[in-house]
Amino acid sequence: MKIFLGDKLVDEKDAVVSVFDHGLLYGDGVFEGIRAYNGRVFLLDEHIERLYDSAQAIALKIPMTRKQMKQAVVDTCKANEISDGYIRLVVTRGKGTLGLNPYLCDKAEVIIIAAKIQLYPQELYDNGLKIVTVGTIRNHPEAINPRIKSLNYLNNVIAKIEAINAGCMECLMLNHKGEVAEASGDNIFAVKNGVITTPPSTCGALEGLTRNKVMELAREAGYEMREAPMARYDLYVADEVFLTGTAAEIISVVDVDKREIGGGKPGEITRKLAELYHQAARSEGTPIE
Ligand SMILES: Cc1ncc(COP(=O)(O)O)c(CNc2cccc(C(=O)O)c2)c1O
Repeated sequence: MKIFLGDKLVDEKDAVVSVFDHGLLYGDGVFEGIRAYNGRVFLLDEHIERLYDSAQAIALKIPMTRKQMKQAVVDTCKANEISDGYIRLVVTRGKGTLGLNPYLCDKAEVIIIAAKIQLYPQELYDNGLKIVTVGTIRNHPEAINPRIKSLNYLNNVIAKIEAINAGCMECLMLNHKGEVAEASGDNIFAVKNGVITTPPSTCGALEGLTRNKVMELAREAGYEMREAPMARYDLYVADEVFLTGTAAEIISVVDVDKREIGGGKPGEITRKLAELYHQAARSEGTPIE
């Protein structure tokens, strides 16, 4: 496997970073999870824009232009003959001292891994997920804003641990006001009487690119698509609930805190949106050439 490291492609065995890298020592850095479908990188411009916004938000200077970064993603896919795959793009603060001071780090470290996709079991899409509300709330926006896709994922990891300990694969995280935020690694939507609602990212969620694409597809298909703060009640009484994310794509939720949703099976609007999403994913995107 070839890894893009620093400013060039290297063999996997040579892809090493310093133990003094602040991405490792402090989770100081940003990242993107991107997918390639049918020889095209999907939503590449949007992912790169969010990467640079996240970097800007933590005062991290990426030593490459957006254009160079996009090309590096495409080149890494090409070097690994990826047509359908998952790309992890990481930018750390770089090698520094054992102290916290980011200004003592030499230069941001860029890492791009393009790998075969590890799909979720088909059974989960066919039957839907059960999720549970966890006690760990989503980071307060004035602490680490959840809109920053940073390497600081302990908030999400702890939530995931609580979900698994409760016998669920995913969880519902609330924000500091007790409103619905998102899952540990996906955005959440509810459908009620044909109206589709998702929390605004200001409610403690990452502004997901799959979320945004699904909103666009829903509106184009003529559905009423709203962004509004939600309570757990709105999920409990929904006709359909689903999650969205680059890795998961669109996956039904059929049980929230032991409240059965939609008769315990994936909903019709969820299925329709998943179909529209897959059509878009396989026909749009930046060619890997
Ligand atoms: C907290 C959070 N919220 C929503 C999403 C969905 O965003 P996109 O639609 O842009 O992908 C994410 C991203 N989802 C994500 C990121 C990293 C790992 C995993 C995993 O499931 O292993 C999932 C995420 O990490």
